[in-house]
Amino acid sequence: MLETLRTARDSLIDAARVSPGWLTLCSVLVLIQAAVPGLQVVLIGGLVDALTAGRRPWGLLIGLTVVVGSMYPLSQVTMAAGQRMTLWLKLHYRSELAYAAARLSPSRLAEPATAIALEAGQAATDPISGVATRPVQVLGAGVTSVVLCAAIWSINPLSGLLVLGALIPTVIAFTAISRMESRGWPRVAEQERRAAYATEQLLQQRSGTELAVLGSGHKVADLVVNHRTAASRVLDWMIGVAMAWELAAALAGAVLFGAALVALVSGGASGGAAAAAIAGTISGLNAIRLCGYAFGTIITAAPQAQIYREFVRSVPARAPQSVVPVVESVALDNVIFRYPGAERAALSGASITARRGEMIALVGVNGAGKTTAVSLLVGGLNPVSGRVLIDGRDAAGMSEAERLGHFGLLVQEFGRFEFTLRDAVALGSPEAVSDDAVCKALAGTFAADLPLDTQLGQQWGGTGISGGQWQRVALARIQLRNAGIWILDEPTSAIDAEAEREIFADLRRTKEARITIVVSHRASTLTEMDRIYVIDEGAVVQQGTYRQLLAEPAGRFARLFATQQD
Ligand SMILES: Nc1ncnc2c1ncn2[C@@H]1O[C@H](COP(=O)(O)OP(=O)(O)OP(=O)(O)O)[C@@H](O)[C@H]1O
Repeated sequence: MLETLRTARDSLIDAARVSPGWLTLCSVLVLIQAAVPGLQVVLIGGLVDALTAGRRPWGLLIGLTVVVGSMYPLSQVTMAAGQRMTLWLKLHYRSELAYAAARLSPSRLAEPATAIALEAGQAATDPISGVATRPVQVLGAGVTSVVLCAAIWSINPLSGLLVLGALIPTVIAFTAISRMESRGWPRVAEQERRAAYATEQLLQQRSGTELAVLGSGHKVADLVVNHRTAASRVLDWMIGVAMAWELAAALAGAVLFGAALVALVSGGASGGAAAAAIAGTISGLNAIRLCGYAFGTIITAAPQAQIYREFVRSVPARAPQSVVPVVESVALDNVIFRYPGAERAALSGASITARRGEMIALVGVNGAGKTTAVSLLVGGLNPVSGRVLIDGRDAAGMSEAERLGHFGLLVQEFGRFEFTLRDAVALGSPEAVSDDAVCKALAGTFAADLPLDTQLGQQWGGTGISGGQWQRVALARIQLRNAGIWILDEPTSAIDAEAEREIFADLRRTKEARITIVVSHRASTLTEMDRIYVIDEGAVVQQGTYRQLLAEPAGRFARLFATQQD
């Protein structure tokens, strides 16, 4: 209950900040309409009694016409005002979530819980945008009940109380429905999430093509259908339960309504008063039903609103990053790291050093610990023991923004940002960049002569580019960023031999300005490294130049690269 009230309060506060005009209009109109059933009772009662007495009550007739005639337009305008408020709130929540996601740190992004929370937050923006109109409706229905009760009370007090009592079954039913829904929706959402993931594999070009070539897409389609069927079963059950509650509430409401009529008739009300009470009760019951629904909607949205708000609040404000262009040294100093739940350490006492002007390489078989070493350097992971030193300073003492500002990082799964060429490259810097800087970063690449407004990605009607060309765009981002330490994880894995030679020649030519750390499996990229660290099962087992390492025929490096050397 507390959570429901908190959700109602927070939503009203958000609406008052984001859309004060529509909130005010909506509230005023709801309150005006709330008085309508009570007014009807008074006007109809007076009208019928006057007619019975042989008078012509023009004033009452005009009043009733105004009240009845304004009902529909008023409800339409209220609905439109509510929709417009919801629209702007939705934009507010979506923007807030996008900026919160943009502030997430690499370490937070690496946690599996973050992706789930982000998706849940995204799914919550729709329902919570619609919550703000609900407390207003509940208030309106409360006013309707009180005014109606007072109007009928003046005719027959017991009848007035019974009409007010008609509120109770509806509220109970919708509260029960909402509770049931708050248990059912997470089960539906989980199945929908899995179905959406499997559907994506069918629709995305890379995975879809692989499945088409393998002829096994139908297996993934089976998974989609299984998850959607499971979700539909839960939904079907929810609809059944909701229907049972609604029927029970309608029945109880009808009984109370009938009892109110009996009380009116047996209380000796005049024909006019009885007619007025009946007309008022009929239109009032609808408003009361809406109250139950509005209340139920807040209860249903409350858990989602809580997830959304907790997530947004959990992402701290981030200091703007400023890129550090000159770094003299970076090192892993006797670092040990173990992934949670892993049996052995992914890095066990690794020491790696690189100084300005040096190009070093990390090599090793799959799973040796290279990516872990890179994540430890940039702060995506924190060592169990040992230190990461940047210019001799323990990086643990730096803020995340300060630490990241030292690095330009090209990971294996780099982003293929299907924006304009200008935007895709300019993402390398946290600050605004000039077109000249973008062009300079693209010099000598396939994109050097393309207009910067070129849209990348065929799905947007733009230019489709190859895997190697995407890698060139990603490298251009690192170049534009111009940080003091470049970490390039397989930077030329998708690039042909000639382009690879060009890229490494370029890296060598410009290496004096920075520290370059390359992760590579290719012997051809290692020949001119200043130092190669050979990592095996989390330990640095050898280090030296290409020639020095090959000169140790029994060493790990010689065994690793013997075939490529041949
Ligand atoms: N998120 C994780 N949770 C648990 N263990 C992990 C995780 N990531 C990597 N590992 C394990 O840590 C070890 C080192 O992995 P790492 O990714 O650093 O290897 P790598 O040398 O970069 O391999 P590759 O050449 O395949 O990229 C491996 O045994 C791997 O299974």
